[in-house]
Amino acid sequence: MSVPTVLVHRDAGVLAQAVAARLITRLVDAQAARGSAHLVLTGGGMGIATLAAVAATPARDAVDWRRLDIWWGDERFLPAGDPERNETGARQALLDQVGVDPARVHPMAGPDSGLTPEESAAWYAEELAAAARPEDHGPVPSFDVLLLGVGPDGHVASLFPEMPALHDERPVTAVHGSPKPPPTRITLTRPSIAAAREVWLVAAGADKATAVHLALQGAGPIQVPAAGARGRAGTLFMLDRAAAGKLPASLVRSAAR
Ligand SMILES: O=C1O[C@H](COP(=O)(O)O)[C@@H](O)[C@H](O)[C@H]1O
Repeated sequence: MSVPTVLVHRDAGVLAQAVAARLITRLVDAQAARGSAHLVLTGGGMGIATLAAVAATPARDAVDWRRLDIWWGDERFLPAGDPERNETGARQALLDQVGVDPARVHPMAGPDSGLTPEESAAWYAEELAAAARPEDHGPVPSFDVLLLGVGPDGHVASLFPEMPALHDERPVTAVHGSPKPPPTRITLTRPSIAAAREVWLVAAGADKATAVHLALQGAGPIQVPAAGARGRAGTLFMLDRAAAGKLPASLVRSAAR
């Protein structure tokens, strides 16, 4: 498990551009090294702003979008096309504008699939297992980059503080009674997040400052799920100044101010 690096940018707009630039570079590197790449998307304000920033830069053409598998870290259990689905936001912000291979875009199934939330989670786990190679040594691919937003309560994906999903050992699970609407969701679990090469937590705004502080200053992963989200090779906290507002200066290693 990697020790987090903290990068702080001036505001949410600059942060989105910085994450987008880093993401493009990382995907190009992964495709050069392994032929293709696995990316896990997040929803939320910064998650979608980052994808819009990728779409807006000509550098996006450096990525071979057809050699990229796109997954989601979590999804609201709503029908396809619902504006509240993380998938809908991602398609509008980026995926509809670049030449992704539709067969390599892997949305989580909603109620219109006819599956229950539990069946949807099990089906997604099967999809992940089918994409995992022997060298991944586990039930999910070694995601090159797994993006996570951070909620004001410290949640990541749909892993909310103190909820049963945090103890689930399966790769994917259903969430009922989420404190943030909608109440029913599907989420990768802690072991699946930990299988990623790199985990990038992206947060902007003063309402995230306490959660970010706790996540980096020794809180437990059940109380503050962001505290437990760590990649195998690297963990980045990419923040704007407001979200970093409660961190000691010693923790912020480098920043584009
Ligand atoms: O509901 C969710 O919230 C988090 C954080 O969203 P934000 O708007 O507060 O940044 C997001 O990461 C997650 O994917 C989403 O389902």
